[in-house]
Amino acid sequence: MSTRIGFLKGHGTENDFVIVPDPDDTLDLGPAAVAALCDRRAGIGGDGLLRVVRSAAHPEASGMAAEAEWFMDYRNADGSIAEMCGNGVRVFARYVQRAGHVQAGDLAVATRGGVKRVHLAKGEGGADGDITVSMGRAVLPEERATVTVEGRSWPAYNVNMGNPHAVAFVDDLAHAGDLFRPPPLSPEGVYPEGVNVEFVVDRGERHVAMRVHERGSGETRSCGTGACAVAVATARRDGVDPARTGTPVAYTVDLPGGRLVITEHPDGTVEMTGPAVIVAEGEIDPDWFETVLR
Ligand SMILES: N[C@@H](CCC[C@H](N)C(=O)O)C(=O)O
Repeated sequence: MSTRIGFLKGHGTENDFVIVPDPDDTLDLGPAAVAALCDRRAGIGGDGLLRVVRSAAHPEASGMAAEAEWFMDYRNADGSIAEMCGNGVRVFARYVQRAGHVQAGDLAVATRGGVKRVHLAKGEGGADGDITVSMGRAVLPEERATVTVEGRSWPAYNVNMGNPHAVAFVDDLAHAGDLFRPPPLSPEGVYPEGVNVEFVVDRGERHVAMRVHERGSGETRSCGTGACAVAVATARRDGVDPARTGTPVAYTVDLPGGRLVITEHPDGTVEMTGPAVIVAEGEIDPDWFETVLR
């Protein structure tokens, strides 16, 4: 008899995810199955997949179980694994709240990038209320890469938010091209694990807009870790460092799918605030699923 597998669909600033609750870690979702579920024509469709597993049940997360009951097993649309997903963790928290595992208040989520603290504000627990996540510290190695699109090149800040980002300041977001394809970066081999690439323009004081090409997913309408990387790179470009001034600095980051507010604190931690919405719930057809597992 085929097993029934439930799923939900959700998004954060239109970065969309297939959510698969699997509390006891019973599903073996390989790259092909993830890619089939994320396929926008032949599957459910999403920029990525969030499997919801009890930390204690998952070998990669059991060490975090004392701090965080739930583990976000995040995959990109092509089935590859990434360390962290900022929009994903808000959508994950929204699901955990909706499933009744947590009320408004604080929630710790285990991820491959460590435990993330999420705040679900009281009174904002509705379908699209904002959720704040403490994303940890950004790491900015000195080395700069060069990103090239259609014969033009820009220097890029190298920012690690748990996952790697190359942030380039441009005059016009159209420089990314009609379709933001994976842009070549030099020197060769600069990001051996691949990279997410952000193009950024200024919109006003502490206000920027960006487009992103995501490793493993292509151009998406938003990227939470990307927005954090962009805010920190913009602050450094502007000569602003909360660690030196002792004052938090907040940037508004506009993305094609919505707006995120990113605050960097004097201790170096980066906080992201934005919406998270669950839009549908259903069941995967077991016969179809058998075919993608084959
Ligand atoms: N969309 C995500 C980032 C997902 C992971 C990324 N594609 C990678 O491979 O590092 C976000 O909101 O942060």
